[in-house]
Amino acid sequence: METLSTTKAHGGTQYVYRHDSTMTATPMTFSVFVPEHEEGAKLPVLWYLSGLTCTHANVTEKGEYRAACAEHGIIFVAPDTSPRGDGVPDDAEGAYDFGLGAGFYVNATEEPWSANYRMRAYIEDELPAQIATHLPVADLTRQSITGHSMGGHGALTIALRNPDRFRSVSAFAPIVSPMNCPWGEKALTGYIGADREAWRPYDACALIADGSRVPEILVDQGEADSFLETQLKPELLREACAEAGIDLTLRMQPGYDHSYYFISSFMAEHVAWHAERLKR
Ligand SMILES: N[C@@H](CCC(=O)N[C@@H](CS)C(=O)NCC(=O)O)C(=O)O
Repeated sequence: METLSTTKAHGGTQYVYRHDSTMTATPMTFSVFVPEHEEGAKLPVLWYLSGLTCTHANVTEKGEYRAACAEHGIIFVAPDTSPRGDGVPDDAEGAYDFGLGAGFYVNATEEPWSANYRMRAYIEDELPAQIATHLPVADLTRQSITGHSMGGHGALTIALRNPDRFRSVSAFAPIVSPMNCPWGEKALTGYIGADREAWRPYDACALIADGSRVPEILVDQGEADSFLETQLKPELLREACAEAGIDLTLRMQPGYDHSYYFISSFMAEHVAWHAERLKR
């Protein structure tokens, strides 16, 4: 693992690392904030999955998580959203919602995507193993996960598929049902193929309908988000959780849009919410 930068912040250290991923067959860059801690201490880990067009850098620069993570003693890990680099295929028209910056946290099965677009395996298996090896300060017995938009979809589906691994899951303006919105239908058709049954492990509402369970979910959603009605549809998650008896706290936030101004406004509350559950 190569250290690209080390920067002191809020008493701790903001790192950016790069490593060669076997899952994506590309170099992958990610950021990690490690709060100030005593030598030999082990700190819990909060994963943050980003949305369309993002790299690790968007939340690292605009997410405003460091003060809260320093206060609560939580490591914050922000991976990239897709493989990148020479030979990695992209959307034919270079669209922002498929290909580079739009991995959708799936293991693609369709050509030509299946060679590199394996973000599910990367996030679920490879990156945690890398962190366990190279960052002994990370206590991987205490993990929580959150994310924004496409990354909110990633956080919800990864938590629902791995309920024993995560103490808690939250999301900012998540795509709650990719099977029922244009972004998701384009991505799942492209990466997984036309058989909609094969999409179900990549849809939080379908996972819940099929029996996956987490005890509770926290979601913040801006009411002035331009993607609210067409792509995000939080009411579908509300219905799925009500049906399943999952304790969903869905906070509709008047006036907020889809941007990092919205995310950063509620970031400290999400970190505190996860901290409470990580310390139980
Ligand atoms: N670029 C797209 C929108 C993409 C978008 O809003 N991406 C969100 C995640 S879904 C984001 O975080 N963008 C990067 C940023 O705001 O820093 C558009 O023009 O409609």
